[in-house]
Amino acid sequence: MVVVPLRSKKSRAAVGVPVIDLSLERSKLCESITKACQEFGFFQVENHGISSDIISRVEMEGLDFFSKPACHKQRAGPPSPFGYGCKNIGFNGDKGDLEYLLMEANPHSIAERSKSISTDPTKFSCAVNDYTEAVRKLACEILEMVAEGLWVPDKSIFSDLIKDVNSDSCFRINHYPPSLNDHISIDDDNNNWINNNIDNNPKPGQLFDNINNNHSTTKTRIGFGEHSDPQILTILRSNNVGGLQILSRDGLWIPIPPDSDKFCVFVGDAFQAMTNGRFVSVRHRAMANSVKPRTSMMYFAAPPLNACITPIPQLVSIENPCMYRPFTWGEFKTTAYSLRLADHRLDLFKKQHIV
Ligand SMILES: C=C1C[C@]23C[C@@]1(O)CC[C@H]2[C@@]12CC[C@H](O)[C@@](C)(C(=O)O1)[C@H]2[C@@H]3C(=O)O
Ligand SMILES: O=C(O)CCC(=O)C(=O)O
Ligand SMILES: [Fe+2]
Repeated sequence: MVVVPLRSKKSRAAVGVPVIDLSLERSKLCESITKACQEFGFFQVENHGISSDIISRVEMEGLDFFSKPACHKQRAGPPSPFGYGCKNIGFNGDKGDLEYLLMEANPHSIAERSKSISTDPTKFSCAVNDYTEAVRKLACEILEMVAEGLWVPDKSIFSDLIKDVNSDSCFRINHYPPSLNDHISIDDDNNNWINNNIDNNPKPGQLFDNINNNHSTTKTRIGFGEHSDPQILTILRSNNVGGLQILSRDGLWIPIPPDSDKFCVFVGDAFQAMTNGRFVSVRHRAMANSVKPRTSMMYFAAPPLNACITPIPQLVSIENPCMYRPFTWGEFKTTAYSLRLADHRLDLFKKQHIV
């Protein structure tokens, strides 16, 4: 495992975000992946084995779609939650400086959805299917190594959930248009300008220096606001344009160096519940302050709607009592979609939570 040192002005401490080389020996991988999930809820992987052809085909399809006139793109929207969306995120008033395509990650729905997205639906759906299938396999390998790293006897306890034909996994392509400092690119409503100079907690309408987490006159625009992903695991790949940041346990935003050859892996809320809080879903956001367009593709690995999410017995003990009540993925998803992006949804499922 290579640790990328990043210096934060506030703490003056080097923060190491793990980069894990998947070509290393398996027992080492199990250990370092599990450690990264515990300490950061996040890591990057290199030498992942997914071919550049599979990646570039879907990337080109995304770029081709986003380059089309708005009236063409709107034929694939509004998101329900699936389809084409622009600036509106979810159903509860969240906004971001981006446009996106969100779809269910199964071949049948991808084929149907492709008809409203592309003039060559077969080419589009083949590209998306090949990519989601490759990334699903990668997610399964990671989940199996995590089970091994946690010394859980059933190595496929997590991966079986996303291998299931009824898995509710989804796929998203985000496109952040370039936005120059001191220039608000779309909808001059100031909704997404932020400032972290007081408490490192972004608030609409304030300014923020996103590199140093401190007072500055540099304007930065939020592309996709702070949140954790509700699913088990997210696999993200971006172009070489920066913007992604993760929130460290000591409350600092850490910029993740963009690298189109690596994947970023995020622990989601459902994984936090299944590991009884041993792993914590990582809060993250994407800034849209680059002069270059940023594109990212996320595979959100989720269980079937009727799957029961409950801490695995191996991680529950007298010292670590069960933190969450059992819930189905469907129940959690309904709750997630009734809330705002930045809400801490999993807290509602804590055992001591009083409604
Ligand atoms: C505001 C929202 C957008 C979101 C659904 C939600 O109500 C809260 C969770 C959001 C999120 C974050 C991760 C993924 O991008 C996403 C697809 C998901 O499953 O949960 C989005 C949802 C969305 O954009 O529809
Ligand atoms: O686009 C990105 O870099 C992050 C987007 C994200 O976190 C999401 O879509 O859930
Ligand atoms: Fe996310």
